[in-house]
Amino acid sequence: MAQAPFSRSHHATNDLSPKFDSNGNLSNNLTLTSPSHTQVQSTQRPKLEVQGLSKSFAQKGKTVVALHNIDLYLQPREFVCIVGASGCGKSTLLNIVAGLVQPCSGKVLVDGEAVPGPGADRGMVFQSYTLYPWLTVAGNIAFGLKLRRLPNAEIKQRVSYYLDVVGLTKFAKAYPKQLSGGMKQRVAIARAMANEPEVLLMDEPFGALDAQTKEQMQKFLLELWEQTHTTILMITHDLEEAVFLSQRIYVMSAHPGQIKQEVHVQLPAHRDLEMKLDPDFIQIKRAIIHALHDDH
Ligand SMILES: Nc1ncnc2c1ncn2[C@@H]1O[C@H](COP(=O)(O)OP(=O)(O)OP(=O)(O)O)[C@@H](O)[C@H]1O
Repeated sequence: MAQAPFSRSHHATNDLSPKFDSNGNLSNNLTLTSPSHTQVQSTQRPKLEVQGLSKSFAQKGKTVVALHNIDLYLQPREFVCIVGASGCGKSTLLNIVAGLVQPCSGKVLVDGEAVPGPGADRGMVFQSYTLYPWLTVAGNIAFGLKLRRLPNAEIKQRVSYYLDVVGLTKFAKAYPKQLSGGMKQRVAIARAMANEPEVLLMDEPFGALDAQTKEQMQKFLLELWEQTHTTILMITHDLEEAVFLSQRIYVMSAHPGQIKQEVHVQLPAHRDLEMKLDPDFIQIKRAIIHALHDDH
């Protein structure tokens, strides 16, 4: 993969291995914490913070509380996943962080500053392919950069760099309809990353892909994250995907949508697909399943 000309400073990751007691239960090394403990515990300023976020919708004359008093944070360069049952408010939460939906109360901060709406500091990748069909791959990646009126030379340099990063240089002049699902998502990721966001927000980015392509994309995303030092907040239904990719996982409960538990995934920082078969990996996945099924 190419060296990032725009990459940010690297922050070391915690690569402690999980420890289990004699019954196979997680001991304190894989920390499961209740919402009251989700405040920032480090002296480092978080890259992203969500404070006291609540959101209700009017539905058929009734009020549906989609999110209630959500607090979360991401440290710089952290990869964090949010999991939870369908309808628990994951997409609403991500859309509020992206500035696409206004909360009823609470705020979103990037580098300590409250953000009032959408901004180039938060890049978004959706599950459905949101590429512009009339633009080439290169044109799609350049789109946001042109909107921001970046100098042409810089646009060219970034497009070329991110085409290389996602391994699609040969497809620069292809149109979305000529690409596979995985390739389309790589373009969507390149397009979001070309803006050099402070945080990359991903809503089920691999949800529409077949199992094999999905695994390739997980590996690709992990390599990309290792190379570019991007801070990533991702929603997924796939618990294995969450454990494989992230350093922390927020488990949400529904009605109303709340953060129920925070799981620190203390697996080695550098991971390969084989790790999914590792007993430690499976144990962490099991802990999340229990957290999801425990309604109390
Ligand atoms: N624009 C809207 N108007 C009314 N209700 C909404 C709106 N958006 C979301 N909701 C409601 O808010 C709740 C949370 O929805 P949301 O889509 O955020 O959940 P989710 O966890 O992302 O679900 P899924 O995993 O199925 O995508 C649901 O009850 C949903 O019906």
